[in-house]
Amino acid sequence: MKVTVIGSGHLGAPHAAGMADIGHEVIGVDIDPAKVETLNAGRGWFHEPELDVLLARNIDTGRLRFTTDFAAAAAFGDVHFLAVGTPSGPDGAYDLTQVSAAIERLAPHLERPCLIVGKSTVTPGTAELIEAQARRLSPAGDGVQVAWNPEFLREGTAVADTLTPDRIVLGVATTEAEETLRLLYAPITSGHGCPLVVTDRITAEMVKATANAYLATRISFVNAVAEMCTVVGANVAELADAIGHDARIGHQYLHPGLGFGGGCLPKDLHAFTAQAERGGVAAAAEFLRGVNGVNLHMRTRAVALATAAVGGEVRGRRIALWGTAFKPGIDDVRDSPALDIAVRLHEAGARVTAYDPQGLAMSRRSAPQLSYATTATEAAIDAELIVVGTGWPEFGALDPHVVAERVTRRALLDTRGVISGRRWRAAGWSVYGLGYQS
Ligand SMILES: NC(=O)C1=CN([C@@H]2O[C@H](COP(=O)(O)OP(=O)(O)OC[C@H]3O[C@@H](n4cnc5c(N)ncnc54)[C@H](O)[C@@H]3O)[C@@H](O)[C@H]2O)C=CC1
Ligand SMILES: O=C(O)[C@H]1O[C@H](OP(=O)(O)OP(=O)(O)OC[C@H]2O[C@@H](n3ccc(=O)[nH]c3=O)[C@H](O)[C@@H]2O)[C@H](O)[C@@H](O)[C@@H]1O
Repeated sequence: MKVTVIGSGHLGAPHAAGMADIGHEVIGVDIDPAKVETLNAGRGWFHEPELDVLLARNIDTGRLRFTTDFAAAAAFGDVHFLAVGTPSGPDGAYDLTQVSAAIERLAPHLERPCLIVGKSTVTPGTAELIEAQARRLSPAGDGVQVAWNPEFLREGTAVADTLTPDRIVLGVATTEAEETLRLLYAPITSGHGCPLVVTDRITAEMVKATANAYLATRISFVNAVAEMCTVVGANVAELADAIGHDARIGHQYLHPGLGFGGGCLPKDLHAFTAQAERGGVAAAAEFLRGVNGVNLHMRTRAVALATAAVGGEVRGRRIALWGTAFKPGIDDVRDSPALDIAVRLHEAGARVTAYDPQGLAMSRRSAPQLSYATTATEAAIDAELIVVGTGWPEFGALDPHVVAERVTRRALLDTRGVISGRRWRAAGWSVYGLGYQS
């Protein structure tokens, strides 16, 4: 099939490359010529494991290219995926400007019947709205249909999640749209037998919001319990392992720590909360606000613990931050809990030097007020406290004796549970955490 993917970011680039990899002819579209140039050279403009290989392989076969030319994309594709950004608006609801701008650029060039397939995460009802917008702007009129096919990929495993997803959800208004999408995804559904759930468009839009809100809820739940564990002297990591063996509960998304960040979980939770509020569903809104409240509380607790660890006053104290990305394996620092606590400590007067194995360039852009180092041990020079903010495994592998030679005080706050407390304490360190003892 001939497919376009509008928006070539963390979702769009892996999706475009993935669609080419399963045999479709694909044009990826973006408004940013620099991103398009990088992608056409077979490289992602952000760090995503395995993406460059997938891009290069499919560009080489001629099945994949990227462009800024919407007219060329419209003339080429029978299916147009929408993968543009949907950031938080001022009241927490999605700002859908990029979605409607993409339709404005694409639709006037759609001269024959085609299917637009939304993948971005949106307010329920968006599919219907943009179908009306596209039909109004397109010479093909009612020949343009819109379906919703939410995406569940995670950064860091975007390629595997695209090629071997847990499920594919199709929100469709016609059997024609359903058949087109079944055919398009056949190499994946028949290849590794992943379930395909077909529903109406508004349910598909809700499925995505609900999935992220549930993941956020699990994380906040375990973090709330972590604080209770601190009070009674229990070990939350062992507790989470024990409850996770119950098949009804499972182990995933029960890793305690600094809480969730990133470009999606926080903003999707805000949007879901705003939607509950707008719809007058007070109990749902209150519940979701609680999930967010616990998440932000973890950051406040981490700042308080760091402050206590340096004697109650951070002004003028030198603190090393290990990890700035919102999770390990990526360079994305959007709403990163680690970077957030570093900025708060800096604003309170601390001299913070941060290091991240991948996220330095993005961090420098996002938080230029901090100092940065190119290795973990360099960041630790003269530090009175090291704060582990992102759970990169390499931090767990560092030798506490070697790090001890760099610092002025052996104190470490591990907000992600990647350091062996026993090993570091044996090397003379004071080790603090958010509820787990190792
Ligand atoms: N990042 C992720 O892991 C996932 C993201 N999503 C959803 O996917 C959507 C996109 O998110 P990301 O890829 O993370 O954002 P992103 O910011 O990485 O990518 C968005 C891309 O769209 C481009 N763009 C902006 N306006 C455009 C327009 N009018 N026409 C064409 N391109 C345009 C931007 O230049 C950028 O490259 C959001 O709704 C997000 O919630 C869903 C699942 C996973
Ligand atoms: O809508 C999206 O964009 C995506 O959002 C998340 O994916 P992602 O943001 O890549 O990251 P996750 O791996 O889910 O982690 C999110 C945050 O939760 C934190 N987390 C995760 C799991 C856990 O047990 N504990 C925990 O604190 C991570 O450190 C990170 O800050 C969802 O997992 C994807 O299914 C979804 O497609």
